[in-house]
Amino acid sequence: MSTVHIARLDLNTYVNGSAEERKRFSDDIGQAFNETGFVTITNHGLDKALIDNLYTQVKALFAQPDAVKQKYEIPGLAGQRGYTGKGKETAKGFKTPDLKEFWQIGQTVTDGDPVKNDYPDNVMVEELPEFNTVTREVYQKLETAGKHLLHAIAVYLGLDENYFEPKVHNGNSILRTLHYFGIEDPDSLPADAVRAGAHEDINLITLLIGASADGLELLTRENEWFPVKAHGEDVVVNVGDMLQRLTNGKLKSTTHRVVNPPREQMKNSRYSVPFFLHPKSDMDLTSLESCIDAGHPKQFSDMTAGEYLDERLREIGLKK
Ligand SMILES: O=C(O)CCC(=O)C(=O)O
Ligand SMILES: [Fe+2]
Repeated sequence: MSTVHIARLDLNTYVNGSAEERKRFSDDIGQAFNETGFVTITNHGLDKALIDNLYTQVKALFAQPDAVKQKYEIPGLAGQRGYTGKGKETAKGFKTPDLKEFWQIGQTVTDGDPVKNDYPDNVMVEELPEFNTVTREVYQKLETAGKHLLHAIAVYLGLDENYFEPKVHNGNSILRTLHYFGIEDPDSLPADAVRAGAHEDINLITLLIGASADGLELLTRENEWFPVKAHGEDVVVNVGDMLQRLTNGKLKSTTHRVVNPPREQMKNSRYSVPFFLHPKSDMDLTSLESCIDAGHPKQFSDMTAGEYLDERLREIGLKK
């Protein structure tokens, strides 16, 4: 089996570091995104108490009766806010839905930007006021960490450090709290049912707060599955399809999945919290000229982020 080295980077060396440390961080994240598409990050600005509180609230949300959760499954929102029930999302190219339910939180626009009218309001959980406040705080902290990472990536790409800034300000990012529910009788499942089928993320970058259990795997260039393990409170960061399109494949949106645990552990739940960092929908994803040459011909059609998101939400069954 091939092994993959997933770089572990200290975000503080970029945010507060010397010019030399900042340059090294940019080079390291760029190289990792060019090779594996994944890194893990320490000193990302979320402390253990906040992460523990987040998971307490996430567990409490999914422990609510189905009738309570279903109140928050709002038609017409394509799962982009509030609850999405079991059996609703199917990875692109699969027939059997993933073994999960989730809740999504979107952007809060506070500066009167007209983009506010493009976003549905967040859905508040009446039964769990602290769920609403902790997820909002985590959203903001992961958005800040993600913006620092995009600065470093812009520098690696030879762009102005602030290249992504206007595109992601009030962007369409989503915090997804996920519950892979326990299954008492694994024999009752379709043979190909998995927690999350192999997929690539749609957005620019994803920041994933360490899950409550193993299961995340990435597909290597040799076409083998390799487990992604995060230490303690590390955040796993990966490239999504929008950044891959913009960079004409220089930064890799690596296929990943969440496998089922061994049979005797199937009755145990798994929780995880990815933050999908999206730009505003008018961002042009046309590949950068600097990433196109004779050895790297243009691979993707020109699209805006909004057009691309719409296409992908239809492919995974969330938008009709
Ligand atoms: O649950 C995880 O560890 C990863 C989830 C994931 O890849 C996704 O929701 O896109
Ligand atoms: Fe993913």
